[in-house]
Amino acid sequence: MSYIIDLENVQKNFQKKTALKNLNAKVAEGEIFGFLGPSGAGKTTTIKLLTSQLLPSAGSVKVFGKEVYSNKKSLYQQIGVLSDNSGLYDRLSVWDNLALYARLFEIPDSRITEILDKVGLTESQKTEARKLSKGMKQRLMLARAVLHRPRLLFLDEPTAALDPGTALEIHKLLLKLNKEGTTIFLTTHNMEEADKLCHRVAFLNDGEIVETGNSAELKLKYITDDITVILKGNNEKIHLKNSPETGRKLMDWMNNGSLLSVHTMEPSLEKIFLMLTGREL
Ligand SMILES: Nc1ncnc2c1ncn2[C@@H]1O[C@H](COP(=O)(O)OP(=O)(O)OP(=O)(O)O)[C@@H](O)[C@H]1O
Repeated sequence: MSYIIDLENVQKNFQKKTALKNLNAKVAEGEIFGFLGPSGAGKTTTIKLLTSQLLPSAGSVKVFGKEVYSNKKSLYQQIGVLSDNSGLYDRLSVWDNLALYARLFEIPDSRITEILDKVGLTESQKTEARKLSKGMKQRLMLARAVLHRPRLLFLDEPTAALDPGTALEIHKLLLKLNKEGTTIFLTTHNMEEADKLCHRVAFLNDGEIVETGNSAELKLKYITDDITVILKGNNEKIHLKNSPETGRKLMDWMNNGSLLSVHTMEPSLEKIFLMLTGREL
């Protein structure tokens, strides 16, 4: 199988600091891949390596099957990047912010019209970027990142500073782009976001990947045999260990008709990260 992203034994040192220790990850075309980790784990550094903004200290960083550094030109034509430093021109209108970029890639105006419609900014096309709300700015940056129809989109914390409603709008746009064939690599420390959007996730801790997989599969892998019980007339959840004593209690509740529901304890991605690293996200 050929991979659109292939990181092999990647290490990145900044003077004395080792930001990435021995990173191995592969992303297939069409996936939404989430790179999850707390602040300082090395998420942004990884995106910078993958987009040729940094050189690795050791290892191989391949995108579209080629080392990124030897293929910058063709790389930039096929990737889009959205990060918090992708500054907009504040005094330019929404349209002109995109037009400036469109000239670089020789993209026709019809594509600007199309993308404005897609991100819901058609009516604001004459508005100066500085007058946009945070969510609108993010949608404009996303429009700019995908204007040239990249095969692969990198998003560094795409919804970090947004309220839940606005984050939802961005999620919908990302799912739409992915349905149309765009592979997405995103970093986040929002586990709900990862759960909802990503086909697979990798947990990054202190410059190392500690686990990779599909979110549902990971939850099954780390499921405990504890259970949660809810009794009739009482909405409180009772957590119980799997034991003969619990079995007896369940039988009693069933016999006297007070048992409403029994649930297995599927851990959240946050919990799994905590189990693996002892750290919270
Ligand atoms: N240019 C640099 N010079 C020195 N150290 C750096 C540099 N860039 C990153 N680092 C260090 O490398 C480590 C990883 O940083 P990185 O920005 O990749 O983390 P992150 O997971 O993206 O964190 P956040 O979620 O806070 O953005 C951190 O300890 C950071 O201080």
